[in-house]
Amino acid sequence: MLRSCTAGLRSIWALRGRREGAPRLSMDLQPARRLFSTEKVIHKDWALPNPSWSKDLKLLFDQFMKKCEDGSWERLPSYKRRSTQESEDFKTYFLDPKLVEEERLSQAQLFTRGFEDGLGFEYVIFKNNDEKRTVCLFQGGPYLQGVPGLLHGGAMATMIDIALGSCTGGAVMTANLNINFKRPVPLCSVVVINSQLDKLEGRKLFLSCNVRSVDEKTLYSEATGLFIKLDPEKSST
Ligand SMILES: CCCCCCCCCCCCCC(=O)SCCNC(=O)CCNC(=O)[C@H](O)C(C)(C)COP(=O)(O)OP(=O)(O)OC[C@H]1O[C@@H](n2cnc3c(N)ncnc32)[C@H](O)[C@@H]1OP(=O)(O)O
Repeated sequence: MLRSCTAGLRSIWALRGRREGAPRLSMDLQPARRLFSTEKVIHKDWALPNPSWSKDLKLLFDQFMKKCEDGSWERLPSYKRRSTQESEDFKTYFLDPKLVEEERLSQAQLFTRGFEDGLGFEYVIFKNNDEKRTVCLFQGGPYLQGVPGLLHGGAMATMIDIALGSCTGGAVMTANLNINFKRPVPLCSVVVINSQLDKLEGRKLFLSCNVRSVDEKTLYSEATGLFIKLDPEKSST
């Protein structure tokens, strides 16, 4: 597996920055062009196939895209930055200007989307609104290694948090995340995270998920999460 990962890493390096339509940033670009390129990267939807996606990931993606045709499922787009509206919504809860300088905030990016193609978190989430559940297809790249050849548990926890969060809506925060890691996840493999909203109790959303291999034979993790809808009357800081 390590050997195949090394080969994967080599081909990933060969593909660096070649996500279809992705601008290449280099130091010799003129400032105006650099700014334009950066804008394109920020507004790009990253939950779409790129050359680093394995056959398994592409196949599952195509299957779920078919399910989207009758409107029962939808693919959730994913950006490096939250929309201006979403950011404004969250800002109302974090009013203290000393907390994060505005300038720093303008550089902020969703950290799962901060890696080059194939090296970090490659994922797409599909949502079934009627059934209050989502399916996240996730391929963890070589920069997410923990124990040699295996995905870091923190990387898995991050994806579980995002997958559970995708079953919620509006301004929520993770209050509790409980994960049972049952089997280690091979680096560069594809896993499927099935998440659902189990119960809504006032501002509390109780969610659960499982993480399985593509053939569904291996159960890697099970998790539950408590998310809290933020109270507009309270500042969280
Ligand atoms: C397109 C979209 C796709 C999705 C992708 C998204 C991408 C981004 C994804 C990024 C994802 C990033 C995600 C992240 O990284 S979120 C970052 C990690 N999370 C935090 O930093 C949260 C820190 N905590 C807080 O801010 C507050 O504690 C919150 C806001 C959570 C609640 O403070 P608030 O003052 O508002 O509420 P309350 O204290 O009155 O409590 C209310 C009720 O809740 C119950 N309670 C509270 N805590 C717990 C607990 N631990 N276990 C059990 N119960 C708990 C409490 O008993 C009470 O119950 P009841 O008495 O009413 O019965």
